Amino acid sequence: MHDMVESFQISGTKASTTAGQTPVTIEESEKLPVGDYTVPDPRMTCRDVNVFYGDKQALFDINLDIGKREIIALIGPSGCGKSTFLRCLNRMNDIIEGCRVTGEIRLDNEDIYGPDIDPVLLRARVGMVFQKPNPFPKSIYDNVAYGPRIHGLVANRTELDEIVETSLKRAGLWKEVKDRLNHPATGLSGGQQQRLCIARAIAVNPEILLMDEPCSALDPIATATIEQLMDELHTRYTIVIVTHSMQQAARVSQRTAYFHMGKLIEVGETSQIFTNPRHPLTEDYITGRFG
Ligand SMILES: Nc1ncnc2c1ncn2[C@@H]1O[C@H](COP(=O)(O)OP(=O)(O)OP(=O)(O)O)[C@@H](O)[C@H]1O
Repeated sequence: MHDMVESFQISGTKASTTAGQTPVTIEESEKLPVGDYTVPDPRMTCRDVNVFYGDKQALFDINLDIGKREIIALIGPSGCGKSTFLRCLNRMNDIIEGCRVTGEIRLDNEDIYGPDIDPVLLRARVGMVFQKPNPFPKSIYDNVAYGPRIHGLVANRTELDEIVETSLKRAGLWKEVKDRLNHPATGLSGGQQQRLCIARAIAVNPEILLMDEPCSALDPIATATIEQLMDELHTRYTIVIVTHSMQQAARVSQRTAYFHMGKLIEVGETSQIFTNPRHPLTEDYITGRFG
């Protein structure tokens, strides 16, 4: 993907993309995405966010608001920077050596890169679910209890039991595991493991859930369960999901943001993005002419 970023000339003239793809015109002044990137009363605001891996710039001037209790899908060709952007939102990029983030990201109007912010506490507020389910090699119970324990959220075992049960219920897993809470989490199916990881993330009461292709390792039935779960969860949490599946983005999200070669090209209501994209690059992608 480095090559793609390098060959993308922001010149106001025809910019070459990778071989075989339609050349497009990008004006130098075109730093803001097409569509309204702001929302009233946002939960998070991202302004002029740039990300570098060493000398290599991976994201360029990203401006985007994340609304309260919305599901926003990040879509775009492989290597366009979706995961990089997602990791900016809970400072997961901090643990990647040589990665540098500039610009401003605020959560409830507080600069998350400010000196007073503890990244560990931030990641409890902005939880993350990864592509591949990654339960700890512990019991089902201990996986969910882990966060509340390390963050000191409970005073006694009864409170912890309650959090474990509530989180597993919200993740739609309680009925399947309530009789084997002390069994190893690794014995669960892939779809169950992913719901366990969601339960683990919500056990610390996050405000936002970041999901990086959460269904790509799952079969269609497990995927449908997770999508249904997202629909239920977003009445309580804000969800930002990276997905390679345009069908999934269309099914689960209210807004969609289209990334291309490190730039946010277009953002809007999901139905508008998929039926009436305004930028030719978005149109090329959703009609299958790109990627
Ligand atoms: N740890 C890293 N070190 C160096 N470069 C990286 C690193 N992670 C990502 N990149 C580069 O940053 C760019 C964006 O990558 P990123 O993984 O964010 O894209 P993506 O849209 O999520 O891709 P995919 O859909 O394939 O997961 C790519 O050029 C990638 O090679």
